[in-house]
Amino acid sequence: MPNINTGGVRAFSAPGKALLAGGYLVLEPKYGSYVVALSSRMHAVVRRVEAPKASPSSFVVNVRSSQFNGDEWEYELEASTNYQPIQQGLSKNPFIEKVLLTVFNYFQPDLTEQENISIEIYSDPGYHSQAETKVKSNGVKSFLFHSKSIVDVPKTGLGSSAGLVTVLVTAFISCFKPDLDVSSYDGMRLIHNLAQVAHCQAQGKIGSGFDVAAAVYGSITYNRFEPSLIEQLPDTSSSEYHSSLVSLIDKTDWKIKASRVSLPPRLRLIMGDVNNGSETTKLVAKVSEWYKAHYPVSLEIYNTIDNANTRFVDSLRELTVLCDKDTPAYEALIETINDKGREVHPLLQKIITSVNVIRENFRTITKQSGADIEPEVQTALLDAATDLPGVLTGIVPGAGGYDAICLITTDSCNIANETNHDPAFSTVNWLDLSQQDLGIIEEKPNNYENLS
Ligand SMILES: Nc1ncnc2c1ncn2[C@@H]1O[C@H](COP(=O)(O)OP(=O)(O)OP(=O)(O)O)[C@@H](O)[C@H]1O
Ligand SMILES: C[C@@](O)(CCOP(=O)(O)O)CC(=O)O
Repeated sequence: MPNINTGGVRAFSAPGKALLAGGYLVLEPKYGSYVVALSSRMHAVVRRVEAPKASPSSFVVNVRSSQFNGDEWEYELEASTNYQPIQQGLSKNPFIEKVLLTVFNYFQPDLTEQENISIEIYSDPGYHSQAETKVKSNGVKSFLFHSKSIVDVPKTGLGSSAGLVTVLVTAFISCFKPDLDVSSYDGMRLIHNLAQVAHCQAQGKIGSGFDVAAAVYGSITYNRFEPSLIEQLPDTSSSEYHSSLVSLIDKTDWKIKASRVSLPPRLRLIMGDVNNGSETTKLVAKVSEWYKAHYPVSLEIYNTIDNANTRFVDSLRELTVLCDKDTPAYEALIETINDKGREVHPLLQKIITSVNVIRENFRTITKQSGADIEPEVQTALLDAATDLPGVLTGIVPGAGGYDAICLITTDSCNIANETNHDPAFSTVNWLDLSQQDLGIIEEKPNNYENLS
């Protein structure tokens, strides 16, 4: 799609994510995962600022996130220091900093010829707790305005930093490569590779990158890149940094697998936010210790989970094929989910049993490792939820823990009504979200004007 450039202003958005299958295993390239892109999106509106510069060589980037009590970050950059962003003022944001460092080192722009850049970030409501917020809308888009800064607002775990890094990388690329087409293979590959580097640098660790991949490619089955690709980069202050980065971004086969998927028709993803009590890094460390201490039984457990993950993904695909081939039979099958008394179709049974195998094995790891992947409270919630009419199956997404549960339901299931008066669900806040196919997209800049 050509760019929707209005008077030099461009806008982009990238989705949040839920990892339905492949938690922990996805850290190894050989294991596949199933990531759903969500309708909660991170947005960036980017413009050149024509204000006169302090000196021809001074170059300023300003990023605002007005929704979070007017948060704002400003940086000065210079080519002579390998574009190390110099923070102006007190506010720190490692994600913005590493995006600047990565994209500017990749393009090596002549800053004396560049006008300053200003970016406004907007984030959809699903990413953060909605307490103490005020809605601002312009009839096209609505955003929640918080009374606190971004670092003080609890997050729901949908991957706000991956979404932020992805839209920011895209916004800066659009400044240096105005023909950027975010729906093209090359455009997405460039955004993906730069965003993975910046995200790993900001986090100070190399995760599987499924969140960045979903922000770029949308709902996908995903196998990760080898972490050594990023580990091998020289220090960012080194004179070889630019050439190594360009070689990694443009000339290296990352061997990731990202194939678009979509939930079968008439099925929906529901996310229930429970609280924000789990720390992924600690969980990952405990599971990795357990894996080493229990080898080779741990390998068998991983392979059992992997088989179940594959069966889960295959049966979702088979459901879509059935819907295309025999719509009346498919409609009847969906009704059996709404009417729990009726006989379960073998394809649905395959989904239910594969998820049960995944859950059972994660409960074993939970017991043996001390990492609360599916703790008892979550087991009780998932068991109660999957008994409800209209609910096909449910799982703890991502690293698990106490954060959230994910359900796959029919499109006629009203989960909020079903659970409204049930004390078993008193801790759950059902998020207003849906599965989305697309990752990064270009938006119309005027859709963000006049929010009030
Ligand atoms: N709207 C925003 N504006 C500016 N910075 C943001 C915004 N949203 C997220 N960030 C940055 O990302 C950080 C949160 O990233 P973090 O990786 O901890 O959470 P997450 O990506 O939402 O969750 P998870 O990784 O558990 O899915 C914030 O502290 C802030 O630096
Ligand atoms: C445990 C892990 O596989 C998934 C973490 O997912 P989340 O941040 O809980 O959505 C770690 C990773 O993939 O980087």
